[in-house]
Amino acid sequence: MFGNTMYRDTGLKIRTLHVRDIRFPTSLGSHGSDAMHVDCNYSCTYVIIYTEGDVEGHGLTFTIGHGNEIVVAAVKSLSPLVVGQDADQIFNDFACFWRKLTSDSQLRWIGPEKGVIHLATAAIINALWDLWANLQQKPLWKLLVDMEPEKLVSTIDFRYISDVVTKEEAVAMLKAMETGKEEREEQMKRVGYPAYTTQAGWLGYSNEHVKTLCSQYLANGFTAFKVKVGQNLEDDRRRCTMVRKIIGWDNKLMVDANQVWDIEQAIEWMKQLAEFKPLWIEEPTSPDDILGHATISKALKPLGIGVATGEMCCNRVMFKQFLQARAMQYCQIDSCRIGGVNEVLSVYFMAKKLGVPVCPHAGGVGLCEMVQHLQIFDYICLTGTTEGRMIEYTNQQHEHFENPIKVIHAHYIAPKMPGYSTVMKPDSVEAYEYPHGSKWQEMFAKGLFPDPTKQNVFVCPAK
Ligand SMILES: C[C@H](O)[C@@H](O)CC(=O)C(=O)O
Ligand SMILES: [Mg+2]
Repeated sequence: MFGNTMYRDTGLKIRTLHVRDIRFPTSLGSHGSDAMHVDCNYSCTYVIIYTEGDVEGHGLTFTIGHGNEIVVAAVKSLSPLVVGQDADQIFNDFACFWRKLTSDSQLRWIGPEKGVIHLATAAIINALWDLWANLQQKPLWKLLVDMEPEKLVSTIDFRYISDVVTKEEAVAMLKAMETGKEEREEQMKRVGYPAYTTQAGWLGYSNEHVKTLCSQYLANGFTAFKVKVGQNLEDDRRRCTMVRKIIGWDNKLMVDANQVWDIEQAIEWMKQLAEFKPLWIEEPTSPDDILGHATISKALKPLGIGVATGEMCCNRVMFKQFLQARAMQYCQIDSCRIGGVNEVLSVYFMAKKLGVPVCPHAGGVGLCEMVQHLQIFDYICLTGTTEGRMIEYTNQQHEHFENPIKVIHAHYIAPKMPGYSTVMKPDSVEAYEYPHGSKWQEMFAKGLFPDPTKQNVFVCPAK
């Protein structure tokens, strides 16, 4: 019992953890392409936690192809810390468990709290949140919304961030927003949370395709469009002209360079794109360069262009400094890049404290499915506004999920089904498991991709 909320004492042990290497051949259609990542195969490391009961937890982390096998291996290395644990003990002191998982005295050396090991942490932690939401028979956003503030905050490890936000401040933020929660929840169920689309702007798409998609998304009610830039200035100018012609000047345009520039180059390039009135430039330079982003932010402010970043920001400490240094005007949390829901929540609290709107990154393979829960929680419990905020939308792999997103008139409608919307369809898992799945076998046979089992490279063994 916590406050007036019952937390079922499940007594459930985690029996086993399975991990699968799932990949989709998105490079064949240039989906997801940008100036830095020209041939991505949207993928995920997919974790299923089995308990001694019949309730499961499904979680994932996103990658873009090669290297997914390394994340799978990292999940396997972390799994002894999870298997055999009591689920209710984890949820009774989730911050403590989160710290155990990220602080193993040997494994942490290959992080700490960054890179492959942190992606693997995210997959496991996301599966645990799915399990918790399933046990409570609630969608994850509702699990968060219904928690007592103290309980919710108890899931966060405040180590390294208490100079910016403390547990007590986080609790106070939630309590201050209690009035109006019911109305806001109704709003999320009925109208939903505003979305913008990136699907019309992948760099590898032909001009004709971009035009067609812009018109389609416009007709479906989208008012904000993101396009990829950064490979060639003349092409960028041509593409922005073309997109502006279709979407007009009342709608929003954002541009994303995916880290290709140096600082001065970013500033100069963006001066050349300023006439297209982009709301933000996303990832102009290295995702680790906090002061570089601050310099770019300062230089572009007079042009009315903000800086957005976060999809490759590796942990809460980096987010803290980006926010402190006024280096991001839009905070793009990603549900899988940092250590799952617990750490993402800490970023929401810091962003609220420092007055920066969160606009989550959401590409393929379940990212949209997950971030909708987090942003809906933010609206209902933390900020109470959608002003200056949107969730990214891409039309990628939703058909492979049991409970895909529902986007109506460019708004994410609050999901109803229990869990974190992370369960993949068994047929999809079978077909797209790399490299042994039936779809991959077909593609190897057709010569669309080299078969890695016939080369001298590491692949995940057949299950
Ligand atoms: C490689 C990914 O598709 C990347 O381009 C996604 C991204 O930057 C975004 O959605 O934003
Ligand atoms: Mg991006």
